Amino acid sequence: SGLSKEERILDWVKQHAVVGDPQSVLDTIDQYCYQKEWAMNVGDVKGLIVDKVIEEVKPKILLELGTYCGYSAVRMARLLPPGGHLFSIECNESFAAIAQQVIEVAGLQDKISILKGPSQEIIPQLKKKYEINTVDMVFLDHWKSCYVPDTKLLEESGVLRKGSVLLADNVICPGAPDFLEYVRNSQRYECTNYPATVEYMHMNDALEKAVFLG
Ligand SMILES: O=C(NC/C=C/[C@H]1OC[C@H](O)[C@@H]1O)c1cc([N+](=O)[O-])cc(O)c1O
Ligand SMILES: [Mg+2]
Repeated sequence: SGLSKEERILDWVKQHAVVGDPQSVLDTIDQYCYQKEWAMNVGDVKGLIVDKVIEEVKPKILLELGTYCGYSAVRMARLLPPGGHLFSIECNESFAAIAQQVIEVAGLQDKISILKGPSQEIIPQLKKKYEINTVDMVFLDHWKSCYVPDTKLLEESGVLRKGSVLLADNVICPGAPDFLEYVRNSQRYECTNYPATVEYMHMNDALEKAVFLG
């Protein structure tokens, strides 16, 4: 009974963020998660690394696996060039509804499309149903056991091109050891590790960047 944690985060954003100001939405969520309740947003510390990678890669077409409350969608879409677009896949209906509202407070609804459904069903539809040719960058932040099967699906679906960048959250905590083994042992990826900490905590975590070589 009562509101979910994600609904409490959305209410906090509606009460404290500046409408149309993506940075204030990020700061508001981070403030809530530091002061009130922990939640699995990529957060401000790892978020700065995400920002840096986005600024290096300058992606026009971005794919995210795991929207959750929309924090990383807002974080990444705020840096997209005009004409850039983020497609974010989310299987949980209530999370998707909350994320849509967070994205609207940020004023980024024209730059972000939430694709509702399981990633293993949506990825094979990206080309035909969503008219995506190839993606410039993928942010993996959904169930950690799905990172490897979904990476293989992205390869098989032909949405990766030479130079497409995979950026994966949580490769240390909770951990994605099979993903690290897969991309690091593959001749088809050039990998870089970015040590960091778990959002809103002092435990170690890291992001892994894996550039697809075609
Ligand atoms: O399980 C985690 N993420 C799973 C994300 C799942 C999202 O994708 C689909 C699901 O509906 C949810 O929206 C996680 C867990 C921790 N953690 O410290 O436990 C930290 C993180 O950054 C995480 O992304
Ligand atoms: Mg994460």
